[in-house]
Order: sequence, then structure tokens, then C-alpha cells
Amino acid sequence: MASLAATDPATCPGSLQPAEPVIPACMFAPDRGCAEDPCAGDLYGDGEDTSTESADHLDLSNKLVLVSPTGEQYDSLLRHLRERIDEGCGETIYVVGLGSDGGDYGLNEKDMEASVATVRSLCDQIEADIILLRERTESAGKIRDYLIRRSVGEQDFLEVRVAVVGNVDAGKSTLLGVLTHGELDNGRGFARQKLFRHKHEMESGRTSSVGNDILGFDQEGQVVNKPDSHGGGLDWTKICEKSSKVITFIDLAGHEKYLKTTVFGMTGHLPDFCMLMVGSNAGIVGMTKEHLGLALALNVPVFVVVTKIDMCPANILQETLKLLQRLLKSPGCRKIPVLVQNKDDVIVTASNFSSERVCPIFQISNVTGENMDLLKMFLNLLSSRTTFNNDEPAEFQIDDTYSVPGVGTVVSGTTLRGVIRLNDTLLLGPDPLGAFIPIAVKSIHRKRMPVREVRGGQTASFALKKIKRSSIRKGMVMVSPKLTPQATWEFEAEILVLHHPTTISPRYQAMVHCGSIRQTATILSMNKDCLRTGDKASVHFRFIKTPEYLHCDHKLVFREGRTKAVGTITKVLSKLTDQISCKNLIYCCVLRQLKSGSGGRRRGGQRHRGKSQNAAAPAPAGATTTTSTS
Ligand SMILES: Nc1nc2c(ncn2[C@@H]2O[C@H](COP(=O)(O)OP(=O)(O)OP(=O)(O)O)[C@@H](O)[C@H]2O)c(=O)[nH]1
Repeated sequence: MASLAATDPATCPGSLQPAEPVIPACMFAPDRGCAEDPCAGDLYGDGEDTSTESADHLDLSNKLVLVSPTGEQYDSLLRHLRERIDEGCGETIYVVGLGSDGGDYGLNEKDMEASVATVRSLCDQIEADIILLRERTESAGKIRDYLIRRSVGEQDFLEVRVAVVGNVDAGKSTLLGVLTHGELDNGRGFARQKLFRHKHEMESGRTSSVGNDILGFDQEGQVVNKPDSHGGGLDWTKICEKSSKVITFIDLAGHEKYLKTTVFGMTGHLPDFCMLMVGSNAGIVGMTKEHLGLALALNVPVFVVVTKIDMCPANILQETLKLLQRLLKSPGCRKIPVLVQNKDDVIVTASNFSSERVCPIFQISNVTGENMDLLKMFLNLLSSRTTFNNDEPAEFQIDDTYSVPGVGTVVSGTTLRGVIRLNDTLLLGPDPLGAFIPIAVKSIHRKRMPVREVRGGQTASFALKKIKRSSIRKGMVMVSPKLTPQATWEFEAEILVLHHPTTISPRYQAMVHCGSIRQTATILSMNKDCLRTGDKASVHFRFIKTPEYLHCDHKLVFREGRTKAVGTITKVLSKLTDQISCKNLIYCCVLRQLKSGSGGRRRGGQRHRGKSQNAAAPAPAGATTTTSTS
């Protein structure tokens, strides 16, 4: 069984035995191969898992249950598989030959054949494709892992979003160039040239914008991307048509000066996973910890890709891996780092990845292509974390707007829940007064491909009827009229200050990122006098420019320069009375400061900018009329 400890430097050039003991990959294996496995019960994921028996009372824990199931057992197995596919957003890894009832593992040839025939028949019933991932031999025979993925038509594909972060020069753009264009790098920026979107990026070699690149996998798990032989461009429509799964990479800038864009990419583009890139020669430098912290704060599962192993001396690589593992295991991260070295490790880590605690680490070279196949296999096995329900009222968050000649105003973003169909009328808002207006969807594109509908978890662009681009901004939403949406100026959040040079106190202003909302907010009050790095508090915020559409439990990032806080919205103050009482609170605050003569003076490191006066001024128009015009 693969494990870090089993690494042989001789067989894996450039990769060395880490000095620290690390968790073996088999700890998470569905086969419970490690006797010392303390969490096997929780992480066990094979087809005969008894944990889902709530669906029915039948015992499906015997490895032979698939050989010749009774009618009742068959129905039960079908229900069980359906549930797992729904949970996995359209796919699951199914293990044949592994009972959870304590017997020997493995099936003989004949029983395996019969079991696989049963699984195939189950897959036919639910219209799913089945791909063999691996076969291994145990004491009583063979065990096989299959990927079962719901079949999708030409117009449909499973969608997984991966945010790509890491310090400048870690090789982010290069890896995306290599993955999506299928050509290796030359170590001097060849592969990344295909991705740069702005002239200055081409010249400086630095990513500044949020870029989207796609990688399609067909039903067999093979990459379908075929760059055009002339311009080297990718035909997204062709990729999507041929793919059963499309990975969208959200390529985020590594340089600190583009942190605002990076935070927006992480909050506004709703990544399912985060790929943290680390240059093996440079190690954990610059923005690496910052980006990791951001992903952890937003509860996005992270996997790490260590690049440039072709040019890194063995001792430096070892040092980087050691520091990386120490960082991941530290109390702030509480991850279980697992070094991925072969296909078994890929399957084991991918099937346990959504647990958020496992953190797979890949070591790759964009120049030689070493271990690229493992990374691709892992990407193909990742499943979306957004489950969707057809019956939920639709909600779509806007992260960009365009004016397309001949089409009109187009908005792009992510469908958070429900289904949006062509010609649906949704409510768009909030406008500066907090109002929502009815708007019809003229056409829908997914990855540049025209479609008739989009579902929760999918990104899309909508052409809208009779609306100017200037009246739409990032952070607005389009929602089903059933939701009777309300905009709000104020909210409460539990926040944790990750970094601040001095102290934060009421009237402090900073940029709030929440989903695709990006707006300055003022702290009106909090349950502590002031906040320092590491402090937690319940804080009352107020947007300074326009009201926004918010939900409780949404994650937020609050930042200004190097100051950063993360948190969760606990209360949305949308009622008129709430807001009036908050206005009173502001006046009291101003009065108190006038009396004490401290008005306008800097307190505890808080920054007073022109804008901060807005906070203490009477609420702007619309503040008292929280809203809903449908
Ligand atoms: N030898 C070698 N060079 C690499 C590898 N990966 C990337 N490079 C080189 O490293 C340099 C930086 O790579 P980029 O992809 O631009 O780095 P980045 O992380 O996207 O940087 P920003 O966009 O500025 O955040 C380029 O010259 C690449 O050719 C690798 O695996 N091996």
C-alpha cells in the first residue's frame, strides 16, 4: 500500500523520504488495509457500506451480495447507488469485492464477474457509465474500484471549479497551459503564453486578472482538449460537447498587489476546490500561506501541487515538503497531508477528499511532465461540492457584465441553486435603492455553448432583455420571484482577525467580499472594544454605497491592505425597525464622540478616509426602505 514512508528516492527521482513521519495514504483507503486505521469506519466508501442502511433494513455488507442479489436486495442496492450518486453530484467510486462484515477481502474470478454484471445492470438502470479505475489482489481474490458517473447528453457535463492559487512564479499559468493545451513547458514561460489575457501580462509574465481555463474529460477519463493547430486556441464548445466532466480552472494572480482580485476569485467564483501551487525551489514563500489561509477560511478543500521538481536539488525539495507538511498539520490548518505517488494514492485521496481534512500533495514538472498523469487522474475524479435540487427557487450570482454587439447586455456568474430556463423571468437586483426588477432571460450559454437551462452549481452567461449594462453591477443577483428578495444595508457577522498591524475599532472601514459582492463596509459596533490579530468578535457592519442581497451563514472576507479578517454572516438586518435602531446607534456613536471631543481623531490604528464619514452620516436614500419590488 502506498504511503509517504514507502517512498523510494531511487524509483522516484527528485522525491525524497520526508524526515517527518507522515500519514500513509492507505489510512483513507476504502479497503481498510491498515490495521491501525483509526477512522476507517468514517471514511469507508465501498459499495457495501452499511452506513446508508437508513434507506432500507437489508444487510448489504457482505462482499457476495452483488454476486446474485435477491429482488429485494437488488432494489436496495439500486437505491443505495442512486443516493451515493446524488450525494457525489453525479458520480461515485464503487468498490467490488470488499465486504464490511469482517470477512476476507476479494472475490474469485467467477464471483467477480457476476458482481460486475450486477453493477453494470444497476448502472444501466440509472443511466450511468462505469469505468474501471484499478484492480488489486487480496487474500481471498480480486477487488476492483469503479468510477460510476451519471451519463450526460451532448449538451450536458458535470462541472467542477478549481481555484488555482500560490505565490508568484509557482508555475500556476504554466501548469494550466500544459494541462489545457497538452504541450509541455520549456522552463522559460512557453506554456503560459497561451493563457495570458492582457498585454501587460504578456510583457511582465504576471497574471493580474481572474482567468478561466477549461479541461474536459470524456467518459473514459481521457482529456479531450485539442488546441487548434493554427492559433493554438481551444474550442470550448467542442470540448464541452465531448466531455462528461469539465474542470474550470479559476487562475488567480500570485502577486500581492493583485490580492483583491485573488480574494474576489475565491469568494465570487465559488470554487469547489483549491489547488495551491508551490515552487519546489522557492518553497513556502510570499503569498502561499495567505492563499492557504483564505481557502481554509472559506472552507474550500485544498490540494497542493509542488512544481519544478525537474530543476530542484533533492535536499531543497525535501525541505520544501517537510515545511509544507508541518504547515498543513499545524493547529491553524489541521490537515492530513498525503503525498500522492501512484494511481492507488490518487483513488484513495480523491475518494476521501471532500472530507476537507485530507490534503493530497502532488510533485510535478511542467517541463518533463513527471506525475502529470496522476494529477489529471485526480482532477477527473473530483466531484462538485454543490448539490442541487430542481425544486428549489433559482438563485444566480453575477460576477461580471458585458455588452455584446448584436446581443445586448450579458451577465455571467454562478447558479447557486434551482434551475434557470430560457425565457424565465427572474428578479434582478438590488439596485442602489434596494429594489429588484423583473428581467427575462433571452439566451443562456454554458462555457460559450448555447443551452436551454442551467442548474445549481453551474456557471453560465445570460443575455438579458431590455436592460443597460450600466444598471448591473457585480454582486447583484437574479432570483426566482418566489424568494421575494430583500436587500440590506446592515448585517452582523462572527469574524476572526487574521492580521492587523494595530487594532480595529468601530468606524473602521474595509472591503467586504462575500460571494461576488465586493463593497466597502463600516464597522458600526462590536462586542469588544477593539480587535487585534487573532481576535474573534461579533461585529455589526454597514455597507457604504448600496444595499446588498445577503444570506446568513455566508462566508465573508474583510480586508484592507494587509489587514484581513474572515467570518460568517450571522444576521441579516433587513427589517425596517432593525435599520432604524441601527441608525439611532450611529447617531449615539457620533454624539458620544462629539461630547468626548474625539470625533475625527484616529483611534487605535483605524484608518479615517474621506469615505469613513459616510458611516457616521445619516443613511443614504434607500437605507430605511428595505426593499423588495417584484
Ligand atoms: N523548470 C521548470 N520551470 C517551470 C515549471 N513550471 C513553471 N516553470 C517556469 O516558471 C516560470 C513562472 O511560471 P508561471 O506559470 O508564470 O508562474 P505563475 O505562478 O503563474 O506566476 P503569476 O502568474 O505571476 O502568479 C516560467 O518561466 C515557467 O516556464 C517547471 O515545472 N519546471
